[in-house]
Amino acid sequence: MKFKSPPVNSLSLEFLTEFSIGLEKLENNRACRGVIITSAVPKIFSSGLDITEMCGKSVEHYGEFWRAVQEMWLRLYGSNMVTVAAVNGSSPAGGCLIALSCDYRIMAENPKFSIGLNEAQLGIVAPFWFKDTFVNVVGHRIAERSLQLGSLHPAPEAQRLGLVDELVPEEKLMEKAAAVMAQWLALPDHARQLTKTMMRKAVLDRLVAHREEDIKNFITFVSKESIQKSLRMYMEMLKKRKS
Ligand SMILES: CC/C=C\C/C=C\CCC/C=C/CC(=O)SCCNC(=O)CCNC(=O)[C@H](O)C(C)(C)COP(=O)(O)OP(=O)(O)OC[C@H]1O[C@@H](n2cnc3c(N)ncnc32)[C@H](O)[C@@H]1OP(=O)(O)O
Repeated sequence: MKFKSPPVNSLSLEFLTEFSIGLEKLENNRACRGVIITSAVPKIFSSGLDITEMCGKSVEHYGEFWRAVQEMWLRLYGSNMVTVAAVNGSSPAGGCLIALSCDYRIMAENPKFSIGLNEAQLGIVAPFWFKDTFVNVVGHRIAERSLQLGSLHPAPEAQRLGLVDELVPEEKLMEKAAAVMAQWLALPDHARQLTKTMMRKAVLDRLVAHREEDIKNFITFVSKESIQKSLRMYMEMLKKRKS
């Protein structure tokens, strides 16, 4: 799957819905046993959740948007397929969540590309299931420090922390992703799938059990004037940085 929503592959409601439907179709296709996720936008894997979806909208819209974010994660993290992220650009916040939800992460070895859960820098808080996914990849201590500081890690640091599994030159990224996919697909599906479920079930079940409460929390949180102000200021900062 190649993300192609310029300029930055931000995860809008439309993008998330299309991504989830795409994953569902592949999941239901018995001929498809694995998926490599990458980007067709130069230098950007995904800029994370589309901030405009969380600014100045109705309560109904926030609810619909958050349900779509949850749905995407439940499908990807809970997928029976082998999932490999070929991270060919920067990947903050929700973009990082997509990579973390895959079975294996390969990143282009460009120190200008960074990845991490930087929510704290925006004055917002990564939800518990973002945190759980992060902890399952890098461990509690690294996740705690990185989350509190809202760190975006340049590619070499991300590899040192275990946030990505390996770095390769950009031109070799897809070749390497295909080799990793072949290695994982060499195992019998049922054994690999049951093992994956065993490792991920508790974290998936936690969101399923608290899904409606999580939506309510998101709506309450994002509707606060202080949070709206932080998000507006962040968007302004992004635009100013450009000019
Ligand atoms: C108790 C708590 C309970 C509940 C809490 C629940 C929930 C709260 C948590 C919600 C979780 C949120 C997770 C997220 O994903 S938030 C999004 C975080 N993303 C970022 O911080 C990335 C911001 N973008 C960048 O850093 C750069 O754009 C990037 C490095 C990706 C690319 O840089 P480049 O220089 O190539 O492009 P830009 O000129 O910066 O951007 C081009 C245009 O795109 C716009 N843009 C960028 N990112 C976003 C985005 N995420 N959403 C919307 N729009 C985005 C940018 O403004 C530019 O627009 P124009 O100026 O061209 O109009």
